Amino acid sequence: MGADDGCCISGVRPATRCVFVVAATYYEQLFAYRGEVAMKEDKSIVFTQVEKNFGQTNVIPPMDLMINSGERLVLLGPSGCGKSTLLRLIAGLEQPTSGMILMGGQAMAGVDVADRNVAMVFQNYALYPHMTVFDNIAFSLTIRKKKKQDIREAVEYAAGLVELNPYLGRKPAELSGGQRQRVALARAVVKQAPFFLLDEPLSNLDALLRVSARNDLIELHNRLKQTMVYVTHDQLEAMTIGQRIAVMNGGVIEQIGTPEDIYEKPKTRFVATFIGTPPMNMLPADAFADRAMIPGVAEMGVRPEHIMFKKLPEACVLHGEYVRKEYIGSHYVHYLTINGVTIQVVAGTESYTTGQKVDLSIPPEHLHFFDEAGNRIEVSANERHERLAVHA
Ligand SMILES: Nc1ncnc2c1ncn2[C@@H]1O[C@H](COP(=O)(O)OP(=O)(O)OP(=O)(O)O)[C@@H](O)[C@H]1O
Repeated sequence: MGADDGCCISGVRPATRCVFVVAATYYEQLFAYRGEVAMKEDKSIVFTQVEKNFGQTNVIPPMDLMINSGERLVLLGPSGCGKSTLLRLIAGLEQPTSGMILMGGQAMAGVDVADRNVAMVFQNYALYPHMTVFDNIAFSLTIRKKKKQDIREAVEYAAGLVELNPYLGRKPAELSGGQRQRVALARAVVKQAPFFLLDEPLSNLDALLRVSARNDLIELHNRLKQTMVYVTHDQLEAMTIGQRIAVMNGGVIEQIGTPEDIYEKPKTRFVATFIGTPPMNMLPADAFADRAMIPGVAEMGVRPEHIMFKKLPEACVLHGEYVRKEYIGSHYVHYLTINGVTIQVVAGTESYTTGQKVDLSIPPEHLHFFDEAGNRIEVSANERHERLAVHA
């Protein structure tokens, strides 16, 4: 899909912006008064030793995962790490090679996609090419044999929210990428499903629209309380949408936790360096040359905003060589080298020149420690202070 598709929706921003919020009201009006909301109580999704192979290739090694009823969980990871496969397993579009998936307490083995009670928005929209926009949006209601008049009302309302009413008679091939994405959103919104699965649904929207659509999506979820599983490789999207984030790498969930847990206490080197812009700086274990190393520590991590240009008392001290700075509006990103390793420091303006020797301080509590295998090591405040800090 084209990266420029966002431009084709510039004329419909206000309506699209409030789609999720209004959709919630719409849901309440259309279904609640008919007594049809009756969302299932248990909307949890449980993976027990779920494994997925494609032929000889193991894409997801045996995985245990508990997605709580009604939570917003984001699957985050680099391209090819298995996020979409995991989502497709929940949707029933793929079958596990082994293991068991429970949804709402029921085993899903042999349960068809249509019977899983999921609403889906996929990156490639997965629209039915032979159907009109109207029929695509109406599909879930048609197969549930809703009354024709109710279907028409529901479709026209949802289409109105995303300004698709003029296109109801068209086929997907006659729409732009952004318009197709809006059909996919409208189609998910009309479906009253306890499980809401989204695979990079905002990828075709421009940057501004993404932010507001994100907020509206959260608003929608707060009202409807479906179990939402949202796939993205955009960490900012993950941090803002996820109540919990599962960070994936090579088919494995390396860490699952709140955005704060993931940012402040990364369990592995991979998580530490994947989350954060600029990313966490990694320093060799002997970076504080004149101080003792901590046994078992192979690398130390420090976030760019936790390195200070001023000399702090009782801090860890680095001797760097200044390279250059970048202005990014709210602050500067400064580049320095420490024994040949480039680090980034987020700070205000600093008037150093290229090649200048600079002393930097890091409060010991802001250091992260990793072993040879890249796993986090906990080091007590006392030990950090005693071994690494420069004492006055
Ligand atoms: N049907 C398939 N047959 C064979 N291999 C597949 C199939 N579907 C996915 N894969 C492989 O499984 C791995 C995980 O793919 P998946 O689409 O789940 O990753 P992803 O994290 O969602 O990536 P992206 O962010 O690029 O969409 C990839 O190496 C991919 O090539």
